[in-house]
Formats: sequence, C-alpha cells, structure tokens
Amino acid sequence: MVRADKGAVLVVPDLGVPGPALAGPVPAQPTPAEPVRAALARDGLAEHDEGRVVPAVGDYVLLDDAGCVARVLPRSSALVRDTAGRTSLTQVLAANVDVVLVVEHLDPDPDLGRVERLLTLAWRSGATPVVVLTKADLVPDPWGMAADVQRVALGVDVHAVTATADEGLGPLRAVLTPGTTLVVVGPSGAGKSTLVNALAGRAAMPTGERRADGRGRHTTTHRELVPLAGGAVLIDTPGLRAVGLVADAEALEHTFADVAALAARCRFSDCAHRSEPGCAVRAALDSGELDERRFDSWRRLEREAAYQERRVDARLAAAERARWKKLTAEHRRGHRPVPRA
Ligand SMILES: Nc1nc2c(ncn2[C@@H]2O[C@H](COP(=O)(O)OP(=O)(O)OP(=O)(O)O)[C@@H](O)[C@H]2O)c(=O)[nH]1
Ligand SMILES: [Zn+2]
Repeated sequence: MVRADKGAVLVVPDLGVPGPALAGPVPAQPTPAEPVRAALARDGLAEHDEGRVVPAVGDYVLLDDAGCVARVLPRSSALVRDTAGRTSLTQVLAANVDVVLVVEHLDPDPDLGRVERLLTLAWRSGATPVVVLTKADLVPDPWGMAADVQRVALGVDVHAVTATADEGLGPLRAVLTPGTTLVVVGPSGAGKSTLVNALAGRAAMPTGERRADGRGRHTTTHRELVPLAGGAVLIDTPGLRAVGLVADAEALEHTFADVAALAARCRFSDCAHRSEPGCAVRAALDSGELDERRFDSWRRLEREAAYQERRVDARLAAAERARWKKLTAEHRRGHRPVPRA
C-alpha cells in the first residue's frame, strides 16, 4: 500500500516480484504498475490477524472483487507511534520495514542518547537497525567517532559516510538489495535526504539546501514509497520524521544489552541500582565499566517505557469500565445484556 487517503488507499498491484513489489519502477520491471485507488470499509479499517486495523504505508493488502481492501496481510515489522486516540493505542507509521537507517551527524558531535533512542524504536519495530554517521568530511577522525558510537550500538552495523561526495556508501548499497524496504530516521539536518538521494542516484527527496521557504518538510509533497537504485524501496512518510519513542522493555534489553546483563547479576531481582547491596550496575559504574551517560540514558528510556505501559493499561481499563457501564445501563432499561466472549 502506498498511501492512506480519506476512505481509500492507493495500492500498487503486485507484479510477482519478490519482496514488496509496491515500488513501481524497478530496473527489472519495464512496465511499472500504476497505483490504483482501493476503497476502505466505512470505518476506515480492514481485517487483519489481530483484529481490524488502519492500513499503513508498506502494508500488503488483498482486494476483493469490487476492488475494495478486504484484508491487510500479516506484518513482518511495524514502526509504531503512541497516539492520544481513544480507540487505538498506537498508530502504525510504516509496515514491513526491513531496515531502519538511524542517521546521525558527526558534526556537530553525535548525540549518543538520540542514537540509543532511535535504536530502541527500530528494535521495537522488528526491523534491523543500521547506524549511518553523516558528514564524515567535516571531522578529523570519523573512524574514531564511529568507534565511540559503535560502543552504544551493540550488534549494529555503524557506517561513517560523506553522502555529498559519495564516500563510504558501498556497505549501505550492499544492504539495499531488491525487495528491501527501509526507512530513514534521524534529526533534522542530519543529512537524511542527501543520503537517500545519493543512494537513489537521483534527487528523490528535497534536501535542506533546496528548501528556501524555510517551512520544512511538511510543505513538501511526499512520495511515501520511493524506489531506490537496486530495487530497494524507501518509505518516507511525514510522521516518521518526527516519530516519538514507543519503547518497550524488550526493545530496551536489545539496545542496552550490556546494562541488562549487568542488572541480571544484581543480588536483588528488583534492584533499583541506587544503593542496594550487591548491585552489579553500581559496581560497574564505580569501576568505569559502565558510563554514567549510558546508564542515565537507559534509566530515562526505561521510565518512558513504564509510563507508556501504564497509559496503555489505563486506557484498557477505561474501555473496560465503559463497557460495563453500557451493559449496566442496558440492564436497567430492561434489555438483556449481551456478554462478550
Ligand atoms: N559536508 C557535508 N554536508 C552534508 C553531508 N550530508 C548532508 N550535508 C548537508 O547537510 C544539510 C542538511 O541535509 P539534508 O539532507 O537536507 O538533511 P535532512 O536530514 O534530510 O533534514 P530534514 O529534511 O530537515 O529532516 C544540507 O545542507 C546538506 O548538503 C555530508 O556528508 N557532508
Ligand atoms: Zn542493581
């Protein structure tokens, strides 16, 4: 699926190419499929394994005979954002993403906390993160800096690049095999568009330099699904750029595998790592094995994840209360309540 619209979605017919054949022109595909409009049910939702959902960019959908969206196929991954909505707890920004490029600049200095945050987001989605450090040409020792970032990006490939001079992009191009779907996340001005254009081999996205109106990306028309060279596909939706964190405990254990391993060695399983005896985390902080910055970053994201969880619980509880209220009211009016399975 290419784009969500009012009551309809734009879909590209599958031409039998492996992977998400949604991108339109790919080199091996001389006749690009034209996107077609497919209507949604009145509630804007479609059947999915886990109940009815809003189709997202990157979704594979099945159409019925009338050309309406009948079903959203199971998602291999989903980038989600927490919503304030009453009905759904999270909003899927992009589905079936294989690779999340976490883009961070080397100049000014990379913000390690932000890298950790975006890695957590990526792990949570089910996609594979890759860190891309941009503007290597502006610093004397990009490799040393990349090594510093690598220490907070455990088990993740870290690349230093100069997209403006097409330097260091080889390993990234190797990732972008046909059918690979990726998203790019990172702060404004990090060089995401420049990077994507270098990877696409053409101006697929407007870069900072060409935006003279000063109004930022929201004014640009989004292609949503951008075909890159080599048959990979980039999902570029406006919401992705400003995505907030949806952390969960599992994703944090992935991003902070080192801290999690230490915490597992604390004497008490509910250790708060403050002044408890036998705290392996404190010991590592004291010896310098774990640095304070990383510990604080972990703490902050843990708190956010816990908050998020409470909010989800509260919303579920409120929905349950509302259901009972309705049943009681119906009962009082003499209707027979219909218990839900
Ligand atoms: N020197 C140098 N400048 C770069 C490099 N990559 C990007 N830039 C510059 O950094 C600025 C911002 O680049 P963009 O690609 O627009 O950044 P972005 O991340 O897409 O920014 P938003 O659209 O605001 O999210 C532009 O002036 C680019 O030319 C690089 O490798 N080296
Ligand atoms: Zn502890």
